[in-house]
Amino acid sequence: MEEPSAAAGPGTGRPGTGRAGTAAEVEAVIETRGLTKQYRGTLAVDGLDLRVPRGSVFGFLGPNGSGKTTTIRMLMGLIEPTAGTAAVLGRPMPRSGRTVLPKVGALIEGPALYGFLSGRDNLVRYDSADPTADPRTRTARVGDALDRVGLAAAAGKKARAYSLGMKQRLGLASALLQPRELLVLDEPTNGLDPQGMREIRSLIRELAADGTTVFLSSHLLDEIEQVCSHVAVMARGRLITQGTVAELAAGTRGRLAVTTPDPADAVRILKEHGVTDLIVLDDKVTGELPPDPPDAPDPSESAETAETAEVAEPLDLADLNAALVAAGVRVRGFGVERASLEDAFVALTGEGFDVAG
Ligand SMILES: Nc1ncnc2c1ncn2[C@@H]1O[C@H](COP(=O)(O)OP(=O)(O)OP(=O)(O)O)[C@@H](O)[C@H]1O
Repeated sequence: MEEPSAAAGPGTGRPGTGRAGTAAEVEAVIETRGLTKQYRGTLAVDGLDLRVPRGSVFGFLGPNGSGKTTTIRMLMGLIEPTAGTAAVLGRPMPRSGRTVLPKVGALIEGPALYGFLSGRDNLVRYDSADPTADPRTRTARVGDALDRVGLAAAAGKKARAYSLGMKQRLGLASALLQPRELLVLDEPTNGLDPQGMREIRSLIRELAADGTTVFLSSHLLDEIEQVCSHVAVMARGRLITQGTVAELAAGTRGRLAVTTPDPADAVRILKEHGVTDLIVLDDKVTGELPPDPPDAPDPSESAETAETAEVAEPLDLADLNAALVAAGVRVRGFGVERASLEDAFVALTGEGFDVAG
């Protein structure tokens, strides 16, 4: 028989009300310093400094094996760090687990459910195990949680007959029996079909809209882009970067895209101006803009031409466009395509990413 999940404990906390801003002074609900976990032969988590602002939907992103689950287990006090510290809701973990965990709903490595019980009876069991939960209001509480995750109609079915998505939603319902300040979800859409994934994502958005901080791990970039306000990127146990999703994508240069009926000429001119990795697809030419030279002056303050800009100054897009036109290239479209989080990840880690999961 499966054991119920360890960290979805009884709750007394109130959900947070604020939304996260970008300002550093927003209170952190999770903060780690040099958090490290060494297994024999494996440095699973290496000196992690993580800061999760209250009110954020925080994506903890990294490929399989990058240390996400190990970090979450340390945050929830399930394992001891080898070195470093972790604070959750402002208190040190694992020392303050008894105070902190009732305010945290956690779903780690899939929900632990009794298959022979109905969905409703699974929740009744969870609720009964919570000494702070008033038995007189149990039915209403369980009903509300089932409603919340869209399982009211299927509440009488045995949990073993549930789809994976329904099981995941039931797990979330168990974490939602009490109001929570923080929800920690380890790969909440893992193994779900696209419909199940959509359901869980919209549920996460709803919870976040109510003011609960949500910390979720994922190896799916598009998932993070769709639901998260903030992201931390892990690779091989180390934190590569953290910040808002918008900041991270903005930090990566997008690709230049030129639409033209003269792609061959466009490629020649772009090459002459230092654009690399040129790809032609029908009437569209895309390429990597040359990196800005270090300590380059602001191009708007310079009167130099595009020819010299190649050597000493950032490439001015207006000059590049003018050069194309001057060379007789008919330009229908010209611009820099927005960089995605995937571009940012690849730029940061030098690695590809398993986008499809
Ligand atoms: N109990 C353990 N004993 C030894 N090594 C472990 C243990 N738990 C994790 N590891 C190793 O630590 C590294 C990080 O694993 P972890 O499960 O934290 O990564 P992850 O990013 O959560 O990946 P996944 O999504 O596959 O769980 C891996 O190399 C893993 O093999």
